[in-house]
Amino acid sequence: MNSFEVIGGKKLKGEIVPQGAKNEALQIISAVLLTSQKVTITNIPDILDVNLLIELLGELNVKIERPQRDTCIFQADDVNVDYLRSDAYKQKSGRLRGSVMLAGPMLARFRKAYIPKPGGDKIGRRRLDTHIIGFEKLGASFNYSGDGFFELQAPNLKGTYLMLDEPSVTGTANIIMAAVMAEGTTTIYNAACEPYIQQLCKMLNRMGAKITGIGSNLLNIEGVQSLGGTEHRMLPDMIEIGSFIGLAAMTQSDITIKNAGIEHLGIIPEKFKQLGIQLNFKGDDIHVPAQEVYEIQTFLDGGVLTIYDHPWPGFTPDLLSIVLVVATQARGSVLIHQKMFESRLFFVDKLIDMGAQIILCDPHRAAVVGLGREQKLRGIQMSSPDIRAGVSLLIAALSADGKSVIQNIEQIDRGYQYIDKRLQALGADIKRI
Ligand SMILES: CC(=O)N[C@H]1[C@@H](OP(=O)(O)OP(=O)(O)OC[C@H]2O[C@@H](n3ccc(=O)[nH]c3=O)[C@H](O)[C@@H]2O)O[C@H](CO)[C@@H](O)[C@@H]1O
Ligand SMILES: C=C(OP(=O)(O)O)C(=O)O
Repeated sequence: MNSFEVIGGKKLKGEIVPQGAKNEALQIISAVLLTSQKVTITNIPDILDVNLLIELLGELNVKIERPQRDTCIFQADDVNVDYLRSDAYKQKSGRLRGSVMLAGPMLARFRKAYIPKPGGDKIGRRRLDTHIIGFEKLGASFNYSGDGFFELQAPNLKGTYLMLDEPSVTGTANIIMAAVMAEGTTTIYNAACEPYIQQLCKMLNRMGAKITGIGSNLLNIEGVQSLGGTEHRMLPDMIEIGSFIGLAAMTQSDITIKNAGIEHLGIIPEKFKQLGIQLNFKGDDIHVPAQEVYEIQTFLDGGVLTIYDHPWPGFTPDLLSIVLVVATQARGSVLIHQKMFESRLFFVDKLIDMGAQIILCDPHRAAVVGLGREQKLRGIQMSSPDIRAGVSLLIAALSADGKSVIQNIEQIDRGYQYIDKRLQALGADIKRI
């Protein structure tokens, strides 16, 4: 198990380019199974989860050329469907959440799919009901073997009207991919509509699918006979961008985030501005100037600000841990309300050990009383519980007095490409030990 050793307190400076989006990559790379023709994908992040999914495709006998580290050409013209029943698949796919999205394309193209218990962050219950019920409504039948393994059969997928129980992101992606080659028309209401789902739909349309309503929560999909090849480029990773904004504010650094894809960031910049962080937009770059103090806004009536997650276009739950850590050095107070996941806030114990003033009200809510830089956090030894808490602890460590050691950094490597090297380039004192 690797660790990061960080000597905190250094102000950083420079430019950083966000990686291609992790959660988009997991959808897009799954979609290559929908055609026997070549699909070229660029701006692929070089991170554990995405590399694992690419390996899984290779083991399914998909041909993969990697002319550059960030580019893959996939061709799924001789897929070994039986691999999905193997123990090797069960084990490997259990290491990431994204593997669940192989099911939709497999059903669409090969009429069967196997879903083992997916991996990903242990951040509370993560049910698959939306996926399975969606497949069932399209005509699939399933067998549940009791150990988290679903076997799905769909000799004949038929378009229908689906009202999703919740706008699950991977659930929506899965159902879209199952429906593109179903007979007739599928309507999905209460669909997730974040930029990565939009990207998936646009790519599928380029492959020959007929999807309308892209960007809304009401999608209409007219089934087609087959799909063809295409090229696709991943958007910049909005969670990484939010993490870099938080990093700059917390460490009083002057950082420019290059080519940030600002039009796809939705409400994210606004939430950081509510914490008092200054953001300058220059073309598609975001400049975060070094700020002595940032002050949390109140609501219009003077009430304490609450920041909470909500399906897109609401604020993503994946940035709440970052917002929380940044608030610890702000002037003012904020209530962080993590509505979607019940086990994502426990990492605040470590921030409290570092000297932050936080009251964990219950598993979903934490009140942060900002220190306003009157007192620095102290470096400590800690372990990264999940990907975003891990980066939040890293940001805390970079701002703290003295040395911190962060263990279990595989969690961070799941989603942040070469993070130690990229931070070193900004002047951070961080090393992998
Ligand atoms: C690989 C991938 O893309 N992972 C992302 C995806 O996971 P994933 O697709 O697994 O997450 P879901 O959208 O299914 O839902 C996440 C959790 O939120 C709950 N929920 C969801 C919608 C809702 O309206 N109310 C509600 O409470 C669900 O019950 C579940 O516990 O979306 C999550 C929510 O943006 C992100 O945190 C994950 O990073
Ligand atoms: C929760 C996340 O990832 P996953 O769904 O892959 O566990 C995340 O990216 O913050």
